[in-house]
Amino acid sequence: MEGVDHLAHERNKSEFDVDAMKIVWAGSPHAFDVSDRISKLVASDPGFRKDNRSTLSRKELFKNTLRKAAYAWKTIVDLRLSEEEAAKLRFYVDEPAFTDLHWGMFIPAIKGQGTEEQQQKWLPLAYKMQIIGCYAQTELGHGSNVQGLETTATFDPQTDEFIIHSPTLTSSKWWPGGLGKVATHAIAYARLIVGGREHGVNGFIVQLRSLEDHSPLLGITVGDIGMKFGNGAYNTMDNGVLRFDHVRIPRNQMLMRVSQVTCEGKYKQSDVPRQLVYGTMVYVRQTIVADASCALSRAVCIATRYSAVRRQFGSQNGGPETQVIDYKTQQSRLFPLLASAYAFRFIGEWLKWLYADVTQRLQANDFSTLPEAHACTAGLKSLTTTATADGIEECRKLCGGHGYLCSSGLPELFAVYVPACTYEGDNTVLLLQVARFLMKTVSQLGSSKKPVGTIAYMTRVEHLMQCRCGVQRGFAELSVDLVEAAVAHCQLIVVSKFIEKLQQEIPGKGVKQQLEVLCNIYALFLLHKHQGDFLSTGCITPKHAALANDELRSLYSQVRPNAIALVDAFNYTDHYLGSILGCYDGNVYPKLYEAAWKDPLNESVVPDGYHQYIRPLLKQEIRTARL
Ligand SMILES: CCCCCCCCCCCCCCCCCCCCC/C=C/C(=O)SCCNC(=O)CCNC(=O)[C@H](O)C(C)(C)COP(=O)(O)OP(=O)(O)OC[C@H]1O[C@@H](n2cnc3c(N)ncnc32)[C@H](O)[C@@H]1OP(=O)(O)O
Ligand SMILES: Cc1cc2nc3c(=O)[nH]c(=O)nc-3n(C[C@H](O)[C@H](O)[C@H](O)COP(=O)(O)OP(=O)(O)OC[C@H]3O[C@@H](n4cnc5c(N)ncnc54)[C@H](O)[C@@H]3O)c2cc1C
Repeated sequence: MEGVDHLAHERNKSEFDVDAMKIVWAGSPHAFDVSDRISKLVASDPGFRKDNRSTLSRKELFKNTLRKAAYAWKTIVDLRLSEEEAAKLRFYVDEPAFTDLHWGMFIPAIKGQGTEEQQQKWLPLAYKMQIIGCYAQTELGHGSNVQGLETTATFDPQTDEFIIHSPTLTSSKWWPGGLGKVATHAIAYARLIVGGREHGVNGFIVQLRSLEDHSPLLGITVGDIGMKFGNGAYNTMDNGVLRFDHVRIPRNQMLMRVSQVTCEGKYKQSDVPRQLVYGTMVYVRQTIVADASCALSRAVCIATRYSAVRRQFGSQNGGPETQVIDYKTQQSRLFPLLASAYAFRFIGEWLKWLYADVTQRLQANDFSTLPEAHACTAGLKSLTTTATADGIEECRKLCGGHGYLCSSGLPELFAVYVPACTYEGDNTVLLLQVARFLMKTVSQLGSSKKPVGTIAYMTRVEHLMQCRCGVQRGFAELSVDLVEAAVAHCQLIVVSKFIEKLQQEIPGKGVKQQLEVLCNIYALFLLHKHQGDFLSTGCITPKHAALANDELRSLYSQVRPNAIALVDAFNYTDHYLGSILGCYDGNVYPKLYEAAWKDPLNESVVPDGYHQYIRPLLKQEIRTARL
């Protein structure tokens, strides 16, 4: 029945203060207040409804996204929301849109790679959304290999301009979000050519469309690249294709914090690492780690609540069947994902600190932690997105057949989330960057340069020094093993930062104890999953492995009575979850049944096409094959 909490019996089992855990999950009382307030604002505003997305055509879907983005922006302006509140609004609006790339990449690129003068000119226009930007780096022929990009930017000293050109089909910009139909400007990455000499890939601000009638400017060919994975999903985003035909831009539209070109045509490289040109990607990678905990926690919330509602088998003397959450197999699949959601939350908090710290150091021209920041953002982006994409799919399977319904919210969540394993850097390519960083560290063992920070533990691998000459053997030849080592390195960071989190003051009855259980589940599940490696390297004995497995089972039993409360702590509204299986009151079956009849296919009892195709079949009016 409506209004009845079908999960009340589960909530009454909780052994900790859920409200205190909500604060831990949000990060602070202030962050919880903002998040709670904005999530309810979005959930209560029909302008942000999203339950009809799967029934819209691509053009209807996209127009609806434009409407929502404009409505969100109006809400932000009318309510005078802060940037923190606006970011939360965008999060709870929960729809990939051009604004993500405008705010998440175009503006950060100007802030990170533009000079003070360029920032003063372009940022006010961007903040007021008087221009809409995108980040145009990837091309049809190159994405991972940035140094392989083919778009050219040739300096013309006669006119003090750059000529931006797409020399080949494969140099067409391909994938940039917001580019296809909306962006008026792009940060376009191109090979800088001055006086016939190449100077690597740099960023250029290029206007694409008229600010009067939105038509593409002279020399610009631009459009959408077409439908993507899933029906609704990421098709709310206009990922685009863009070609330049000798487009001229003023010299001062090359982002010049890293490199400069003077009006005399002299190329200068600042005394900052060239890799700062990649800075925007590093920024987004650290936001993606925080996003991973959000996406995974959402799927886990749905699967946990439904696992407590669903009963199957085990009825004794006509009594109720067994809740599937009580099956050890269900717990062994679900609870490590619950632990991962919390682990990724805390590693996301730490990575945000690391990124802020490296940014502050860069302002003082201290580049000492840039390599570690690159390795951590690349590796943790790879690890958390792979685990989250796999975890969302596992949550769908944990919900049985009903997990495959759009009304479960899981298919759409998966379809929207999975490109995170590719964008902002293919996950394997990024792990190879971590492997390169680890190998460079090994090569420096024994020198005066001592490993610190997240690689400090490597001083304890002195034995690698003896075989150092061995590890010089082809990096490519060893890349599969090196990628595994990179994952292990990142997992060590995740576990270490979870443990560090538990050493902080954590208020609330039973809260720290619950987090300790989740931390131990995360670590022991890894040990169980990779026990072959631990055993073959002599890190543990078979007895240790058996003890670990026993402890893991015990920990699952400790989590069981608190599972619903642990997902309640995410404080997600039913609107944001978008899932009948995950609804707060657990009143699943009536809602599933009601939702079915709302499908457009049920608008008529007799389906379109019956008279044309089915009736002739049934009436044998079509000659039947000899069966
Ligand atoms: C609704 C309305 C609301 C409106 C209001 C809202 C208000 C606020 C809202 C805020 C919203 C924010 C939302 C944010 C959401 C964002 C969503 C994002 C969606 C996804 C979009 C996707 C974008 C993209 O995909 S962009 C393109 C990404 N592409 C890549 O990642 C390419 C990957 N490849 C590379 O990075 C390079 O090619 C690389 C590193 C693989 C190789 O580079 P290389 O130049 O060849 O270098 P290499 O020789 O390997 O190494 C040399 C040297 O350099 C070091 N190195 C490499 N990279 C870096 C780096 N990045 N930083 C530092 N150092 C680096 C490397 O380690 C080597 O060092 P040494 O070994 O010491 O020599
Ligand atoms: C939804 C979505 C949104 C995007 N938004 C943007 C955007 O806004 N702006 C933008 O510029 N780009 C964007 N991209 C593009 C994205 O950044 C690239 O697709 C991504 O960087 C991967 O590059 P690629 O497509 O060239 O993959 P490839 O590198 O071609 O990968 C193909 C395969 O080759 C493997 N591989 C490649 N190099 C190596 C190597 N050295 N060693 C071993 N294996 C290797 C990869 O692991 C992968 O398995 C977006 C992509 C998607 C899917």
